[in-house]
Amino acid sequence: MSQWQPDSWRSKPILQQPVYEDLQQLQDAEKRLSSYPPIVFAAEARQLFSQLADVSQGKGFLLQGGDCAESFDEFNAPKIRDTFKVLLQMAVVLTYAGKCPVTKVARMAGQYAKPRSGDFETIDGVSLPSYRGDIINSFEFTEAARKPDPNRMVEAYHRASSTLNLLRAFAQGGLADLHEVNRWNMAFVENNPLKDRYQTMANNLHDALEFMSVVGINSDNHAAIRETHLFTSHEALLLNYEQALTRCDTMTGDWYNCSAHMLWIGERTRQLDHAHVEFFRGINNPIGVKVGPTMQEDELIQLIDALNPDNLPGRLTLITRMGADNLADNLPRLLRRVKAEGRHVVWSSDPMHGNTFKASSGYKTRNFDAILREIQQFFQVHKAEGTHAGGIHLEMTGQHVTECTGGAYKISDADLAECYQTQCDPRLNADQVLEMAFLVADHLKA
Ligand SMILES: O=C[C@H](O)[C@H](O)COP(=O)(O)O
Ligand SMILES: C=C(OP(=O)(O)O)C(=O)O
Repeated sequence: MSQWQPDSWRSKPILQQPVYEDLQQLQDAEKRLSSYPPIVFAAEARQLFSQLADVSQGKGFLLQGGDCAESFDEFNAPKIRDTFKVLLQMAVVLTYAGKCPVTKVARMAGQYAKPRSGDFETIDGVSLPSYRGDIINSFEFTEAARKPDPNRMVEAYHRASSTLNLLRAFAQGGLADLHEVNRWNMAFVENNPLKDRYQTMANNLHDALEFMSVVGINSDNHAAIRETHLFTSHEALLLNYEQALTRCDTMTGDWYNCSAHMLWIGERTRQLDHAHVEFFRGINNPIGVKVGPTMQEDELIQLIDALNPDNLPGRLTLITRMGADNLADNLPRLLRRVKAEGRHVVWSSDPMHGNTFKASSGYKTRNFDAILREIQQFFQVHKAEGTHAGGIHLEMTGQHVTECTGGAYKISDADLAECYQTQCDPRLNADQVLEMAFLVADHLKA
């Protein structure tokens, strides 16, 4: 195998990339980014690596979630805060139910690039290049807006840095206090139409915290009650940006992609001999790869070996996104083979991407029950195969959007128009995602 360099991906075939008109502008933007400070610190990525090593051995659970695509326009503190809060609420429920540590990884602070099914979008007979995420072009349907602009990479860097800055402040500065999180959960249950279903667990959790307080374990004397760790992640699709933020760690001499703690390769760009696999094999972060229903067993083992040749636990998370109707036919054969070959991976379920459809109203949507069904099957199949259902990966938001149908509030096709804000795929809203956490908690408990 040829020697890896941060730019060795450039000699390989690559999919899902923009075509920039002005190459000088592109080079200038890359040069500027290469000179900027890293967004995350390599030692933090190692910390996540070690937590994921525990998850791969059945001693933890991975909760990964956030926007489908972060938006430059919707870049504000309440939005960041609300997603942060919901992630924490879910994590507390899952920790309590699973009686195991939950590693929290946000799809935030860099989730700006989107792979698309088609290169063009046509509206009323007008065809323009598809929207590929705010790091590349703009959502607005005009020729100028859809033109890829390399300066957007620099803009994305600044927004990712500010987002992470605020997330760190929330995590360490008091907002993540377990008593606060518990209060939000109690309020969620109190107001939910399916209150009776969730009340017992919420009460138990509340009692556990009260008990700890009484015996003297509280926010004043225990950092674990007062603070939390939240890692960041995104699909490392736009390799010009990712390369510019890839740095040699002075402590270890190893290469890390310092644009986020964890990066993943999407389902559309995971070809063995292509640029993304080449780039990912050389960075030392914990990484993920999406696995759809067409993945073959041999292909998966080859991919695992290319990305994790030393078989290090925690290095590789396989994020399955099969679709509720395909999972039972396809996940068991992959689990069996990976187990038989002794490869260490975290198995996580993305129940979103295999369950997307167009509603009669014309909106792209996903149904709560199908999402839940995929997660339930994920747990069942792992149980049957004796492997660890290690995590979930959700497209979600802390806002009260109407993008996915179903849930306790029974969002219907007709309701989608009310608050459909996503720039790409439909996300679970704050209520739906918390409900999902309570329901997943039942499986973790079992
Ligand atoms: O989030 C994933 C992909 O970017 C998305 O599903 C592609 O959507 P499209 O089929 O509308 O291009
Ligand atoms: C594009 C995504 O998923 P997939 O690669 O699984 O389609 C995503 O998670 O944003």
